[in-house]
Amino acid sequence: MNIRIGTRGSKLALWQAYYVEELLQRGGLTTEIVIIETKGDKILDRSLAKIGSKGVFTEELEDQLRTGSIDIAVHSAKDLQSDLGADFEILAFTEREQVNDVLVSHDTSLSLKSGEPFVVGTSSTRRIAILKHYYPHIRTVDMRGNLQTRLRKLEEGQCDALLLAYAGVHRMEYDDKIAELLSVEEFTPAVGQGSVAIESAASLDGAKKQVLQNLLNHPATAHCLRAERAFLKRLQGGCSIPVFGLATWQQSTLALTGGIISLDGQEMIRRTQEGVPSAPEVLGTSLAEELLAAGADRILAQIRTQVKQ
Ligand SMILES: NCc1[nH]cc(CCC(=O)O)c1CC(=O)O
Repeated sequence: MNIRIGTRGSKLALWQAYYVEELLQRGGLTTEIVIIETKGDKILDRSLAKIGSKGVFTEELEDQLRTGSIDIAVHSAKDLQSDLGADFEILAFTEREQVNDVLVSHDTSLSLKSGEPFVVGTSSTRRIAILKHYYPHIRTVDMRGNLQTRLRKLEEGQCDALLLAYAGVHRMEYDDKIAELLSVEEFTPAVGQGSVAIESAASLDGAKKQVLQNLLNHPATAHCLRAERAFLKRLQGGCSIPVFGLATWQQSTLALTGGIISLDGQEMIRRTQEGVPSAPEVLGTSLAEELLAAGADRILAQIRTQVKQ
């Protein structure tokens, strides 16, 4: 069986595609990698919040899934919107990497906790708002582009440090630049952070789907991500909304912590619920309902007037 793997062309995307390719080849399949450029790769001078439309990193990949010119598309799970159309499905989530955010700098003695002011490059509304909430002495500057571009900007002195997902930093082998590992209690990650999602067209051959699932899906990760994604979907939080969510699966209990923070960092609502692994979507939706009842609807409405989605 030959599998055509569609991916973006950034180094991190290619790492993910090679990782998937290796899992498939170990299972006896042959593979081809097809590099596809997306809007998110082309437009680098505007923040994601301003580019606006959902699926900036996924649309072109889905076009090729639809026509059948690729069998699967490989995405960072956190970049894959929570409401896929009926034409597409997620076949698998690969085993999750450590989920934390990290502070990255040439000066690894830098620390948010030290109280010393410095400039952090990030364009994530979640990271900016959480910084404002816990570390108001830190100034942020907008920092788009792939990891290599951001590191170059760091090198050029446009900021003192970057705030990034450990997963990407580790995969790109920049571990020696990690100044601080940030706790998930403060920097609760974006939904899906650290896992790779495998998307296919709903119409892909059933036997092929089954083989791909067997080789790629990590059940514990998949349960967690399904809970997180149901949570995000209920809140309708696109990638420019500072919603965060992290599920863990321990001793057959699925626990989901999620929340929302206003853009200025002033208001934060965070809750935890536990559920059964057999019904992750129920847990995700239930947590979202609890948040909405606690005032998340008002914070969301306020954010939607501030960022163009
Ligand atoms: N939004 C960009 C993006 N998508 C996935 C990762 C990192 C790896 C991952 O979480 O899978 C990153 C960079 C970052 O947030 O630091």
